[in-house]
Amino acid sequence: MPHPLLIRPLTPEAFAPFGDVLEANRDTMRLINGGTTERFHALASPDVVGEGARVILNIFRGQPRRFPYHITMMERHPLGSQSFTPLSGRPFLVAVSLDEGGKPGAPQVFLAKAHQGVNYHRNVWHHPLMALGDVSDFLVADRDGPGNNLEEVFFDTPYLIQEPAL
Ligand SMILES: NC(=O)N[C@@H](O)C(=O)O
Ligand code: NI
Repeated sequence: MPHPLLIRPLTPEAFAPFGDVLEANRDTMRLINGGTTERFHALASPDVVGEGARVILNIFRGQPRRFPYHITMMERHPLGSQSFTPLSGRPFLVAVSLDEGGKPGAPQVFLAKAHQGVNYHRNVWHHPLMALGDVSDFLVADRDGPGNNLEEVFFDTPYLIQEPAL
C-alpha cells in the first residue's frame, strides 16, 4: 500500500536541510544600475567538485505530472548541486529526502510557487523534476564534467501524492 504524503508550502526554513529557496528575498536586495534595478544577491552558490567540473546553465522542458502520483525513486548528484528556476509562470512540486545510511528517507514534498526556485545542495536526495498543469520550462544550473554524477534508489513501497490544490 503506497504511503500517502502531505504537500507543504516551500519556505527557506523548512527547505534548509536540503538546499536554498531562490526568491526575491528583500534581505538580499541591493539597488544597482543607478537605482533602476533591484539585485537579490547570492541566493545560492553552485557547488561542483572533481577535476574538469564546471557549472552549466540548461533549460529543462518538463511534462506535467499526473495525479495521483507515485514516488517510486529518489536520486542525488554526488558531484554537484542542482537548481531549478521556473520560467513558465507555474508552480511545481519539489520532493526531497534526508539521507539515512546512504539511502533516501521518506520524501518531504513542497509546493514551489511560480516565483520560487530551489537549489538542491550537492548529494541531497530529490525526485526528478515535477512540473504541474502544463509543459513548463525551468532554468537549471548544475554540473558538467567527468565522473558519475547520478545515484538513484528505488523504494520497496512507493509514496503517493494527491493532486495539489493550486
Ligand atoms: N537527469 C537530470 O538531469 N535531471 C534530474 O537530475 C532532475 O533532478 O530532474
Ligand atoms: Ni536531479
